[in-house]
Amino acid sequence: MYIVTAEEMYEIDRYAIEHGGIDGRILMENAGRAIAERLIKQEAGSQAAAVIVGSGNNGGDGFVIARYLLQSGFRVKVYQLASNQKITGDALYHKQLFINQQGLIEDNVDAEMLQDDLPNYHFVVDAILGIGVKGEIRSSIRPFIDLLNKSDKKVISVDIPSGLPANEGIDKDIAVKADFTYVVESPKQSLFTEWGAPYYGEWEVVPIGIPEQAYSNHSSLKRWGKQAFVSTFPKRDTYSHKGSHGKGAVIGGQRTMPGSVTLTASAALKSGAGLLTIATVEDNIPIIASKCTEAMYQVLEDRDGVITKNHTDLFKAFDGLAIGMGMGRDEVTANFSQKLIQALDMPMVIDADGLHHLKPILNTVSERNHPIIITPHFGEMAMLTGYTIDEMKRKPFSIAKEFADQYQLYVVLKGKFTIITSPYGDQIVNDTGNAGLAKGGTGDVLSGILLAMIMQNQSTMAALGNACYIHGLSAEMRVKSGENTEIDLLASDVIDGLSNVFRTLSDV
Ligand SMILES: NC(=O)C1=CN([C@@H]2O[C@H](COP(=O)(O)OP(=O)(O)OC[C@H]3O[C@@H](n4cnc5c(N)ncnc54)[C@H](O)[C@@H]3O)[C@@H](O)[C@H]2O)[C@@H](O)CC1
Ligand SMILES: [K+]
Repeated sequence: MYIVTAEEMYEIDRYAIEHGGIDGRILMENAGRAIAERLIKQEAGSQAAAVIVGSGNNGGDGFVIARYLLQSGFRVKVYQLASNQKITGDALYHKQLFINQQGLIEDNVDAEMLQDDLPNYHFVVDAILGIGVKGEIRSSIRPFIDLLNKSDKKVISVDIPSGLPANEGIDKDIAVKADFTYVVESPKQSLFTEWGAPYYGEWEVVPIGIPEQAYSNHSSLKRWGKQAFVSTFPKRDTYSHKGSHGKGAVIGGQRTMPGSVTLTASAALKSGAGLLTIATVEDNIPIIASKCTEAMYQVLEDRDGVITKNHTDLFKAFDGLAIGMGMGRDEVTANFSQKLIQALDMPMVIDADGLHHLKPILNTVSERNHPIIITPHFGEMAMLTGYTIDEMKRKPFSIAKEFADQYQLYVVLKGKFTIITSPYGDQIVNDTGNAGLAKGGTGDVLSGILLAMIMQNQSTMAALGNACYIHGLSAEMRVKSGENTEIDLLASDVIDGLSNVFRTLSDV
């Protein structure tokens, strides 16, 4: 499923109209009808609805919805915030159809009047502003947004909660806090940002008949989901052997942090890696071996438990590496991982302390045959890029894209919405997961799953999308099944949950 900016949505609409020959009025009809059909089911117990419309095409969708609600027996009134002259084009066409069916419209509404009327309705449809909103919300509109946010009526927004920008990087002004949003055709970027998502409430995308080819060249951002996993995750060949599924190494774990590499290695094995070696300090090995019996070991030299060095040649024969978990930031350790990263051109996942080691040598890693995948959370990404965390949160998509392009890396920017970016500008969002994942160790688990996935036979973007998808899904399923709550979910539970995830996904 594609995710779009406002500009991309307009281009896609234009393409469908110009090349597909679809009339804009039909797209509006499709949008309004699809939303009304769902609303009629969703609000089956109610009898009365207020539809609040602005002067643009979002309001036009509102007129279509009002007509279908009226036809199916709802008591409906449209509250038109603008004067009659302001309603033009496709919206005017659909306004007229509503009038032809004896639909009631109150024009030039003032907020006090609407406030007095609201108790008469069971729910409110918000079609005031869509993706055409620009700049500060005008004073004529603000009181209505305020009113909806203060009222106890259920508010259902059309396309986007009115007032909320579609794109990242725009300062949010006042916006409707919807209970439910019917997103028209494609989710907009703000739905997958921490600042925007809470305004949408629950949401569903309604298709309006735009052909798939309208999206090519007009959107490079996709939401990863079950369908994407099922169509890209390779089936295990009956005649395969352990060498067919990747021989990986996890490099890290100074003496005070044996748990991190254990989690990464266990997660990699549980996600299908064929052979797994843990390279860590000697003292850690008995501790780790008691938890992860399937791994092999490579001793890293240490001084008082701090990793000092090893021969990079020892890691030449692997198919993929995960570096940095629990590794520590001592200068001598950093020198070792920098040497390793520079000497070996093979797929590698760099996480945690490894990201700090990587920073000074970023300029040296862009010319490679095999991908480097970095997995920062917002704080680590701020450290790498020099942006503040607030700036990162404001425009995570473009900052990740800029960084991936500059250093020719794959970036897995971890958060409530994990944004995966390729050096070529493609992006994927993963939104599986829950608050239980906000805990130490879950990042180590993700690195292990990523390592396993990049050693299977699938494209790098699919591997990264699939890894993030199952990591979050495991957390969700552990909580849904009652095995854990979001409070007691541990990183190791996420690993245990992978069996159920694979079983469920292979049944699809
Ligand atoms: N072909 C299309 O483009 C389709 C568009 N659709 C709907 O149309 C919407 C986009 O329509 P429009 O481009 O007409 O834009 P909108 O309806 O989102 O908004 C435009 C109106 O909002 C006003 N406005 C803009 N910024 C404002 C601000 N800061 N304060 C107060 N008022 C402001 C403008 O004066 C204009 O009247 C979508 O969100 C979707 O709901 C759907 O009908 C499907 C097809
Ligand atoms: K809206």
